[in-house]
Amino acid sequence: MTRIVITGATGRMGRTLLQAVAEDEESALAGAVDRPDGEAVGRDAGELAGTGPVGVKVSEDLAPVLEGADAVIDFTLPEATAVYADQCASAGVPLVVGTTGFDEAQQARLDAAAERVPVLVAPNMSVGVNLTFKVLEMVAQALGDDYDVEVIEAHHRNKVDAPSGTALRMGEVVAEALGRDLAEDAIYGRQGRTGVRDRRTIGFETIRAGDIVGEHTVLFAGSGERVEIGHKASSRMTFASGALRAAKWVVTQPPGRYDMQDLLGLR
Ligand SMILES: NC(=O)C1=CN([C@@H]2O[C@H](COP(=O)(O)OP(=O)(O)OC[C@H]3O[C@@H](n4cnc5c(N)ncnc54)[C@H](OP(=O)(O)O)[C@@H]3O)[C@@H](O)[C@H]2O)C=CC1
Ligand SMILES: O=C(O)C1=N[C@H](C(=O)O)C[C@H](O)C1
Repeated sequence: MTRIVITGATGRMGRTLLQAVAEDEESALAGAVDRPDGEAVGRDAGELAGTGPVGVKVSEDLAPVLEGADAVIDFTLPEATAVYADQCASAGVPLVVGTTGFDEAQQARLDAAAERVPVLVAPNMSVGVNLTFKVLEMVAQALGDDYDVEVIEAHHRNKVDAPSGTALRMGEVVAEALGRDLAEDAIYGRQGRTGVRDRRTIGFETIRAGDIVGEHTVLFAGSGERVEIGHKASSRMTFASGALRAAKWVVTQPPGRYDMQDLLGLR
């Protein structure tokens, strides 16, 4: 039995994770954490998730609940994740991070935590997307520089970071396969008199609308043909199931930084 703490418990992913843990016979809820001024603090986490009472109250502080935990699953905001990572490292508790949008300093905090505990960080926990990363590597290598690359992603209106972490990772995979540097070659949206397309660029287009769970397409456009590699998520449960699987796996690993490619054997 893996005892799980969920941070961001009142969020879209937090609630889905509470349901996933309730349905899973191999894990148990050891804690649920929300922001200190959050309305859910003190409420039963199961009632919040609609699974019925589970006897675990939403806490405003991660540190006290770490004592009875095997792993923490975090889907919050980068600034919150960085603090939680410090706390997990101090308490010796493995961490799974689904949060996206980290800057360099926050990435460094995750790296520092990974020196002390196993930390799995993945912008997308679905098996399908992680398989897509592998396929993209093969396609980019085979098509080479003659095909223009564009990454198109669509998400719900409440998403706060763009492009999505998954889209950026897709761009990194393709850039690496083509021997390019995403920091130099990425173009985020286009407007006005842009001039003709620079062949080296990797374009990103973002759609934010309605309740779209998460859709990603990488377009390789050549002369007379197009290859499109895509993934559509229709339920957040695919991310939650992946994160729960990651938590059960990460507790078996030594300290270090991992992602879903490691878990799935896709390196
Ligand atoms: N890797 C993957 O597979 C996936 C990753 N994500 C990523 O997960 C993250 C969360 O997404 P989602 O669940 O939709 O977002 P939500 O906004 O629904 O949930 C975020 C949660 O974090 C809490 N939170 C915000 N700020 C803080 C803080 N400073 N301290 C503690 N808690 C805080 C929020 O509380 P409150 O509501 O009170 O502000 C809320 O409970 C995003 O970065 C998203 O991109 C999402 C889906 C899949
Ligand atoms: O915010 C979301 O919802 C999602 N975020 C992740 C990302 O930024 O890649 C993954 C997923 O597509 C849903």
